[in-house]
Amino acid sequence: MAKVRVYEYAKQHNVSSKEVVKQLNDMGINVSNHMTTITDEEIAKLDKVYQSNDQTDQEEPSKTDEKESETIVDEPEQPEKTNVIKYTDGITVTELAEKLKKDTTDLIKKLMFSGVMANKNQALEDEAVELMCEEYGYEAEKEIEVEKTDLLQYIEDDNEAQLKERPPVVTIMGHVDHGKTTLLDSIRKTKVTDVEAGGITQHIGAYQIRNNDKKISFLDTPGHAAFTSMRSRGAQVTDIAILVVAADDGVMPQTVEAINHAKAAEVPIIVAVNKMDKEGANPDRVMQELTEYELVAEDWGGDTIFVPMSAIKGEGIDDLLEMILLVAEVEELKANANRRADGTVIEAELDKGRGPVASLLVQNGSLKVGDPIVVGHTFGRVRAMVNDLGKRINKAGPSTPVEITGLNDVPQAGDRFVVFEDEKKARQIGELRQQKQIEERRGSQSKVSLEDLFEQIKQGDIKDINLIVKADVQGSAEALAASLKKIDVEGVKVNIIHTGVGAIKESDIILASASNAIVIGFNVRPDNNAKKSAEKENVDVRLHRIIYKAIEEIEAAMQGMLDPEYQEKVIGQAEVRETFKVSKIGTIAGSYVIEGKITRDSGVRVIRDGVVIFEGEIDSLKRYKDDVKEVATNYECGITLKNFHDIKEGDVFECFIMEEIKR
Ligand SMILES: Nc1nc2c(ncn2[C@@H]2O[C@H](COP(=O)(O)OP(=O)(O)OP(=O)(O)O)[C@@H](O)[C@H]2O)c(=O)[nH]1
Repeated sequence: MAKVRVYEYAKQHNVSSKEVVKQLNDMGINVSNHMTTITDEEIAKLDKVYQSNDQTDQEEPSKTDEKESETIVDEPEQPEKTNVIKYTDGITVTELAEKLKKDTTDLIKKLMFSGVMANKNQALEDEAVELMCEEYGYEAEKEIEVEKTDLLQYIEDDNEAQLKERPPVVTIMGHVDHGKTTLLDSIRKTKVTDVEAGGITQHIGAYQIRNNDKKISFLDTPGHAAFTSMRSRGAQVTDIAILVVAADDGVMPQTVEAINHAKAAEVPIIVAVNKMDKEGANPDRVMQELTEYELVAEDWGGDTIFVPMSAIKGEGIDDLLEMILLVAEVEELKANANRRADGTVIEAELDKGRGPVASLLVQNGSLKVGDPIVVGHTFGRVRAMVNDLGKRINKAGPSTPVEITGLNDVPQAGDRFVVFEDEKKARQIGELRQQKQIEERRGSQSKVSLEDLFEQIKQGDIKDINLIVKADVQGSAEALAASLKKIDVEGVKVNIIHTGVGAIKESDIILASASNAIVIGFNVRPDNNAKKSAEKENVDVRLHRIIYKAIEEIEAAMQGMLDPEYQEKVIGQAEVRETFKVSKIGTIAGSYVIEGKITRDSGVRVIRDGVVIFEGEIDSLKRYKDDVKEVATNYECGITLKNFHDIKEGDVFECFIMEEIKR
């Protein structure tokens, strides 16, 4: 006769598996769980205990159940995957009955026996689900519902009627030394202290001022890198960007970067023409130069506001503030102060005494002390709250920066936060998000890459392709950008969101990550930080030496015809430490392998200050006097190149091979 498992016996006799296991163990029969098979002899012993139950038991196992048990019984004992019932939070009685292939009424009855009164639409607690699964011989396994971990769905809906004007949030950007910090300090000094006399300004990453009864919030970290790194985390905090341009210096590379970062985020720009007090100040030149970037002054027929000023002397600040409020009015910035708060982390740190401390910008609703809150992948209750003057407050409305304590861990700048109605829910979501973060760190995020571009276009996921072009000289960058813009495959447009000269920098990668862009380097290389960041952020960086190849590659990728066969692989880098001129041989580069290895048959590029100045082949590779095939990391060697002798100390040799791609 076929063997029977504990759960089958338990079911036939309408008792729980747990009880049968206990009973058997009490009888000195060693069984571990509900899946253990029991012998006829053991069944006979059990029958003595449960016989009476049988007589009152009206429930007969159905035909299909019998069949099921027959198929299982012949197999050796093992925890069967098919016996696992997966469920998610909030599963109802009906849903569980379906999974168990049982009648809902049977399940309700069973629940009642176990002391759980539930109707068919009622959500079950984890314990009840586990108990019922066990009763029917299954193992319950709770799954995390991915959609449930998305914080944005818990933001309270806005009631149109309750929307009221809110203060604008402003970021100050511009080239190095054009006066961003001076401007921030100057605004704070003139506006904060005269309103809140006696307050000690705290650095909490942002501050708020009052100008003729209207408030404005300023983010304290100037520069576009911080701005975009927040955006790359999905946070849009800034409503208005102030572009500071020194009147004596004009438009500089980082001015252009700042413009592109602001434009990519679709944030309106106000130009502050600073250092007007200086002798060489030439505001007309600034205006002229900015027309190239579609920032045309109103006097010149455009709609960009230019404010001449001197941050150091405090001149023009009132005008600037007035203009900010004007733009804010046009933008119709609104929020509802009468609902649960949501917003973004500006900065966060672990304080020795106070635990995790986070500066938050409330973007909508009002944040109150005691609120249960999920912040990024952390959660807690707002224990104490201070404003930018270090004053304790109990409530903070829209666009207000505050510093809070009470979180279980330190969140990251750019993380979103949402207030929940009850603490239990906040904890649950917070924990789910923590788990999800761990899982996500294992897998990689999906960013656009040339390899899957065609797929994404086909599926309609992509309508525009965003590119960032960096090149060795301005002319190449412009030429390449212009040609790339002309590519049009099936109506998919190429957007050049930024072009620049010089090595690919971390800020380029951050911009690419935030805008889902691909970076194209023409005769330039990413520096080390950029490399690391590209790897971390999964940004596709394509390096080229020939313009038409770069264009061809993008075009081919858009058509799904990217040549898949060979791919270049960098195998190592050597730094030139010394050079020797030898009349017949040319220049020998006394080098040190700083990464990977150098092989004699690899291709080589000479990189000087992040720019590729030569690409060719290695002529000879020597250790002392001997020719060698390869040299490993941390070893010195002598290298000569074919047809290139203009080698200088500090040059980097990048060695590469062509590798077949296995698909
Ligand atoms: N004459 C004059 N000098 C100014 C003015 N604004 C700033 N400066 C000076 O310019 C220099 C740079 O100013 P910062 O405010 O540090 O410039 P920044 O843009 O914040 O510079 P980074 O933080 O390096 O990006 C300082 O020496 C300031 O004193 C101004 O309106 N007039």
